[in-house]
Amino acid sequence: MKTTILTDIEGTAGSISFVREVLFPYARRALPRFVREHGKEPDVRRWLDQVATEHGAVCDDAVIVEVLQGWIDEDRKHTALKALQGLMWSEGYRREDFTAHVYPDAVEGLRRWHAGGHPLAVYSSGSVPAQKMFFGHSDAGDLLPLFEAFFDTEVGGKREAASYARIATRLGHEPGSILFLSDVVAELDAAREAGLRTVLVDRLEDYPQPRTGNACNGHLRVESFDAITP
Ligand SMILES: CSCCC(=O)C(=O)COP(=O)(O)O
Ligand SMILES: [Mg+2]
Repeated sequence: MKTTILTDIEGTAGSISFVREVLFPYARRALPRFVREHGKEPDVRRWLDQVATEHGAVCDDAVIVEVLQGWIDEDRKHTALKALQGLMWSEGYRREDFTAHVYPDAVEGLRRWHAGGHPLAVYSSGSVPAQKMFFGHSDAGDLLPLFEAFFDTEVGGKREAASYARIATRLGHEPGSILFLSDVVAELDAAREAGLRTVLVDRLEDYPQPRTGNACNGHLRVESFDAITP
């Protein structure tokens, strides 16, 4: 059985600066208009209502927009925010306002592993539709056909071991046959607790201070996908 590669997106396959300097500001700007134009559609309303309920049952959309913009500024990994961001980004990708940054070594690695018969999957805080738009509209073109499964925080939080156990079950693969790649040690800790193999992707462009010794908490550390052997 070939090792399955499960990859994170931000800081691992693509740069943190693209997410924080392009995607987040785009969604922040688009929010007021998006909620005005689409706020009554059931697929949008359910998320706005969830935010409203969690924020003391606010019923004014303008307040919900402010709450969501605050969450974007704090980089909250909230499932409702991520779902709404994904809907707004899909407009941006379709209108060709931007393409998604994927590191060249990640593009090469993903293509190489796919060609070698390794199943590929994604686990990101970004919603599954946002993940598909990201890889479908990357700087390197459409990378979507490389992947066989996508997981977001609807499967559970990225710092909880149970999420990785669920992913292994849904993939139908033993935890020990899955290699999880991430830039966040707490995520790797949770994956290791569930029995997955782990690699800390420590990109100098994203993390100018290399994480060494205890900071890696025993996870294999690499600076690019070139150094990963599944
Ligand atoms: C799907 S691209 C946008 C990623 C995103 O919104 C995010 O919060 C990144 O989190 P990750 O788990 O990929 O580090
Ligand atoms: Mg990440």
